[in-house]
Amino acid sequence: MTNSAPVPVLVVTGFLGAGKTTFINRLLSSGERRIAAIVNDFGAINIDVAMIEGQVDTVIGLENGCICCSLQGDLLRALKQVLEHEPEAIVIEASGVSDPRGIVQTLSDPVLWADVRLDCTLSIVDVEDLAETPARFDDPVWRAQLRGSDFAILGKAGDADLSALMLRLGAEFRLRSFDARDALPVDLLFSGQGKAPSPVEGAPIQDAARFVALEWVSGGSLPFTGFQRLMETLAPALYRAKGFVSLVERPGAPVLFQMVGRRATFEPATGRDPGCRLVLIGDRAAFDPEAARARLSDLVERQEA
Ligand SMILES: Nc1nc2c(ncn2[C@@H]2O[C@H](COP(=O)(O)OP(=O)(O)OP(=O)(O)O)[C@@H](O)[C@H]2O)c(=O)[nH]1
Repeated sequence: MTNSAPVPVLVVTGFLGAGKTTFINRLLSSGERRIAAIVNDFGAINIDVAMIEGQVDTVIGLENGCICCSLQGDLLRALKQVLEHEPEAIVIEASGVSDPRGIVQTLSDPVLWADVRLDCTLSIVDVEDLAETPARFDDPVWRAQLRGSDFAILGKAGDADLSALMLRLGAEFRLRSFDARDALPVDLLFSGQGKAPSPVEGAPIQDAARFVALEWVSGGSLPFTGFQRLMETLAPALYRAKGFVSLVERPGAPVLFQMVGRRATFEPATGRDPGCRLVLIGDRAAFDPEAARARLSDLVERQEA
């Protein structure tokens, strides 16, 4: 495509809600380089693009699938598209259910060799989630993300001492870990060394069938307490919920709602259209998306009645 040196690529993985978008926004706001972003949301409503927009000139969203398996062709097209803007670096946010080996496979495609060079794959580890759900250590998707990464960044640590966790990750995955409370190791992320395209060891885990997503869009408004109670009820079956909601109590002032595990936050959102756009991602065995859709719609309709 060009005669210049290949553009370095950083792949950011991490389980649903681990803190990938937050990390990328921090990287982008450091102003280190002109970075283009490619963002993959598992659901059909690309909330992450809205959360990264404004931080960066070029951001492309790939939605409703996973770039490690079903969206590999889309990833190739997105890379070609961002290269037209001549970025100094590209960051790819994988969906929370991606196995990075599938992404590395795509980046090893000979059609890209002259244009992009994979510099680093890292995994964001949610320390709070690990403390609350120790079984996460045995989750095949979580493990595949760490196995396929060069570094781990440990976030949501509060005031926890991370030395034991760092040792464990080092022993199990031969990974170096960084504490997200410290300065970003930008030089390591874009080391400039790149990696020779090489065959990926083992087939990527394609476990997307384990997860089910509800995308709910409504032009109406939700009552705060009723919505909060509903989310508390659904939380045990959900891995992640996020989106923009319009609340009856705050007309004309859209709110960004986020939930990881049982921890939910509401914060003011600027410049969004009125109404609600929500994504709920749950375990197929426990979460009934159509029942949740009916209950959300019912909350809105009761306000309108
Ligand atoms: N306290 C704390 N909260 C964090 C940190 N990083 C992220 N969060 C919160 O965790 C929630 C999820 O963060 P995101 O950055 O959207 O996570 P993500 O991995 O991009 O989520 P998905 O793309 O949905 O998988 C948000 O409410 C963030 O504000 C952190 O280091 N500390």
